[in-house]
Amino acid sequence: MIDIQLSKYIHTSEGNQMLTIEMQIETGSVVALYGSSGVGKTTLLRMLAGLTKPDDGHIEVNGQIWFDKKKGIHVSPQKRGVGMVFQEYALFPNMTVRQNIEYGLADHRDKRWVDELLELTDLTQLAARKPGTLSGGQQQRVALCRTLVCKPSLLLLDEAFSSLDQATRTRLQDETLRLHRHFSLTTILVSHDIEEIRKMADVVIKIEQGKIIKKGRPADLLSSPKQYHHLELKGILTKIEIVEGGSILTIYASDSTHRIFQDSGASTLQNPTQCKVGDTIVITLPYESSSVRKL
Ligand SMILES: Nc1ncnc2c1ncn2[C@@H]1O[C@H](COP(=O)(O)OP(=O)(O)OP(=O)(O)O)[C@@H](O)[C@H]1O
Repeated sequence: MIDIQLSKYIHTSEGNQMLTIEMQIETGSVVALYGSSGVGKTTLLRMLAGLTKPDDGHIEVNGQIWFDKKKGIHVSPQKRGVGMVFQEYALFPNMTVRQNIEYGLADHRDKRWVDELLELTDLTQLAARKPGTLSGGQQQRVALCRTLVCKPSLLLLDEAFSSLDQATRTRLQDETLRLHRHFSLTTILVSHDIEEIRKMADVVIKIEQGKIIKKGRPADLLSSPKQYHHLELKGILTKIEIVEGGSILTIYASDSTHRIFQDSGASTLQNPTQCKVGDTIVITLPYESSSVRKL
């Protein structure tokens, strides 16, 4: 069990705000965080990783105290066993795939473990290549490997798949779930992608105005479009129908099809001709005030 009770004064674009987070996470689960931009999701992940110091509170992970303001405990990031993957892959461009992954190893002699990870993530054939010669999805797999090489117990994914196209994202989500189970990880992901949350998370948490305002199973919490604020739907545009007053876009995202009406007056689809069937697009929700952009 992970017990988190934290507060941190953050400087947001709307002024200073107290971020107060109280939650318990079951070991082995996948928890998704969402909420409007700047609400403090990344700050929360950074506090869990030990990269940002909370003002108050405590973090206890499976009986080990990582942070306790009153007791003056602040375990260093290196000793926490946390792996964090960001949207930007942040790989070393002059190192090979293998060297990038080995960089995270405490014991550089443990080459067999690197081989196993390369194998598990289907990167063996690319081990001698430099990141610049790889696709975005392949680079993100290297970043995932580099994080897993130090055998973290807690995996933090900060919009890690959001810049990838639909097919690559789906594959990375599947692989990450497989690795999550294989290594018995506890995973916290920040995501705005409704299908990603539905597919990956056991629990979904919404943060607004400095605190948790909703917590539940994705199936319960994201059952109605009314609850989709601050979420996005990413998928492949499979059909564009021009109708009176606008157009209906059909999007295939993960395992479901969505039809979204775009009012031609309110539409922020800047140049409809830029979007064509087959493109990966992002729709910000709710449907009634959605905007569309090409990924
Ligand atoms: N160490 C810090 N001390 C005080 N304020 C901070 C600190 N780190 C970040 N902030 C501020 O906290 C606010 C929340 O930032 P954060 O990146 O956590 O938001 P977010 O919810 O992840 O947003 P987004 O969805 O846009 O990535 C920002 O305005 C940021 O400037």
